[in-house]
Amino acid sequence: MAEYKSFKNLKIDDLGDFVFKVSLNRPRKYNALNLDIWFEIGDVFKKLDADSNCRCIILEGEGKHFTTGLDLTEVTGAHGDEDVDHARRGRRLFPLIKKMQQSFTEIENCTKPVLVGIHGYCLGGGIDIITATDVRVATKDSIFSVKEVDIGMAADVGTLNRLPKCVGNQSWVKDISITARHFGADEALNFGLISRVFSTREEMQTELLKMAKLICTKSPVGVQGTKVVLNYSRDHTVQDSLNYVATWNMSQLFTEDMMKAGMAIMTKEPLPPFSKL
Ligand SMILES: CC/C=C\C=C\CC(=O)SCCNC(=O)CCNC(=O)[C@H](O)C(C)(C)COP(=O)(O)OP(=O)(O)OC[C@H]1O[C@@H](n2cnc3c(N)ncnc32)[C@H](O)[C@@H]1OP(=O)(O)O
Repeated sequence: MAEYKSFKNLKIDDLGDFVFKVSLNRPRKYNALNLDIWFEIGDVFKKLDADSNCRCIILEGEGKHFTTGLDLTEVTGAHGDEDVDHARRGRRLFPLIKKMQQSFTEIENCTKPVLVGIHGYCLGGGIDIITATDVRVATKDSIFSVKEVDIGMAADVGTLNRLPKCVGNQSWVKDISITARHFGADEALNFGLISRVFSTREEMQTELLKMAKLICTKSPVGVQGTKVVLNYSRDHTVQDSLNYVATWNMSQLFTEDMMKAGMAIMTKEPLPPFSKL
């Protein structure tokens, strides 16, 4: 755990049984995303991906809200660089945007399933984050907004790229992205952005932990392979993804996990523990 103590804006908890919790931890600022927390998010998901003691991650926000998005105090007056023309300014901005994108892409690239529990506000950058996760649930008081238009920009760190793949209704995607209007948990559920709504945060936390623990009892070869292949399928043709899974399973079939799991089913015994991966 020592390696997780260095994060200043994130709280990392080892909840046991291979479950880790990552909490955005700037509650007094409603978990507004300054650049420090932004890059810590990328770092922690890279670390957890490599950590064989972790098989599933719960992501939450400390305090009253999940996050109110980009820390606006960091952008006010940030056009800076007045000494150079817009071409030169742009060349400096490009790598920053790419780095910010990459940080949330680490959530998607992490082979361990990431379950996000949303409560209160989930604005702007918050939608960038949650669309990179695997399972999204929320409390009934949650308020969502693809807020970027309201601050005069097109969302550029994932929402416009991933949201259309998370939900089936492209009219709704454009509605919420262009109007930046607030919408609640019931609407998010209705259109498939989230998969469950809970009355209270406590209930949500209990259920997320239960789901995470269930996932962690399963073969990590099976679980992580499933995430990797589903992510690949989302971005490729059926034929390409059939080839991909065949190639993936050339090295991932007939493992000790498969033998143990198959034996447990045949003998109607509980699943045995699986080796670390
Ligand atoms: C390259 C670009 C990449 C990414 C871009 C992402 C774009 C976005 O994320 S767009 C979304 C930006 N966020 C917002 O527009 C929300 C701003 N906040 C608010 O409108 C309000 O805080 C509120 C969410 C409506 C809540 O209002 P209220 O309940 O009255 O609380 P406050 O007193 O306003 O807030 C408490 C405290 O938190 C600070 N804070 C909240 N959100 C932010 C934020 N996004 N950035 C910076 N600071 C924030 C607020 O200033 C207060 O701090 P104090 O020190 O107590 O004053």
